[in-house]
Amino acid sequence: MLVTRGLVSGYAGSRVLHEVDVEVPERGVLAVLGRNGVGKSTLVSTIMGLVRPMAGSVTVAGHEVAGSRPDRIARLGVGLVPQGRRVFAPLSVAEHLEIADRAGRKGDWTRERVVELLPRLGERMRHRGDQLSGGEQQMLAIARALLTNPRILLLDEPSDGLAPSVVHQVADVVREVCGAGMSVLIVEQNLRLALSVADRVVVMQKGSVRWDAPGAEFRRNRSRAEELLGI
Ligand SMILES: Nc1ncnc2c1ncn2[C@@H]1O[C@H](COP(=O)(O)OP(=O)(O)OP(=O)(O)O)[C@@H](O)[C@H]1O
Repeated sequence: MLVTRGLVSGYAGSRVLHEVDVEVPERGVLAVLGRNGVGKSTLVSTIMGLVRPMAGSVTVAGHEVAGSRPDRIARLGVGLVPQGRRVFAPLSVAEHLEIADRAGRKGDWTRERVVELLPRLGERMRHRGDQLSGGEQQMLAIARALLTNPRILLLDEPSDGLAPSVVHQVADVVREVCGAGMSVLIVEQNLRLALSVADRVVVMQKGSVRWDAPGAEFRRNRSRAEELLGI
C-alpha cells in the first residue's frame, strides 16, 4: 500500500535518513520505533511531502510520489496526524471538523461517523481547541485526518504526553480504522502501544532501519527490541 525504497532525506546540509526501506501492509499497521532523534518524524514528513527526499522512492498504491507536493500526496489518500496534534487554540471542535470536511477527499468518513468513533468529540463540539485535554486534542487530530478519507493514516507519536487510559483509546481507534480497511503507519516511543497494534515493526537507529520484523517475531524477541530501543 505504501512502500519506501532507498529513501534518503534530511535538511539543508544534513542527511537524516539513509536508504530507508519500509512497507505499510494493506489494511495493517506498521509501527516505526526508535529513540529520540533517529529520524522517525523525518520519515513521516518525507512520505507526506513536507520534506523533499534526496534520493529513493515512495509509492502510494503504486503511484510514485517522492518529491511530490503534500496536496497531491493527500489526494492520493495519505492522511497525517502530526506530532504535537497542531490543534488551533481559538477554533471550536465543530469548526476544526467543518474545515477538514470541506478540504478533504469525500468518502465514507463523514462527520457523523467520526463522532460515532470518537464520542468524546461529540460532547465537546463547542469547546475551543485550547479548552480540550491532551487526549481530546489527540482525538480531534485523528478526526481531522479521518475526514480527509485516507487510505493510509500516518500517526506521529500519538501517545505523547497522554494518560495510560487515553493511550488505550488511541490503540482502539487504530484497530477500528484498520478493521474498516485503512492502512496505518504509527511512529511511537510507547512500546506497549506499538506492540498492541502492530502487524509489522521497524526499529530505526541513526536514520537507518536496524530491524524489520512481523509483530509476532518482535514480541517474541522482547530483549532484542529493548536493547535496540535502549530501554
Ligand atoms: N526542521 C529541521 N531542520 C533541521 N534538522 C532537523 C529538522 N527536524 C529534525 N531535524 C534533525 O533531524 C534528526 C532526526 O529528527 P526527527 O525529528 O526526525 O527524529 P525522531 O526520531 O522523530 O525524534 P523525536 O522522537 O524526538 O521526534 C535530528 O537530529 C533533528 O535534530
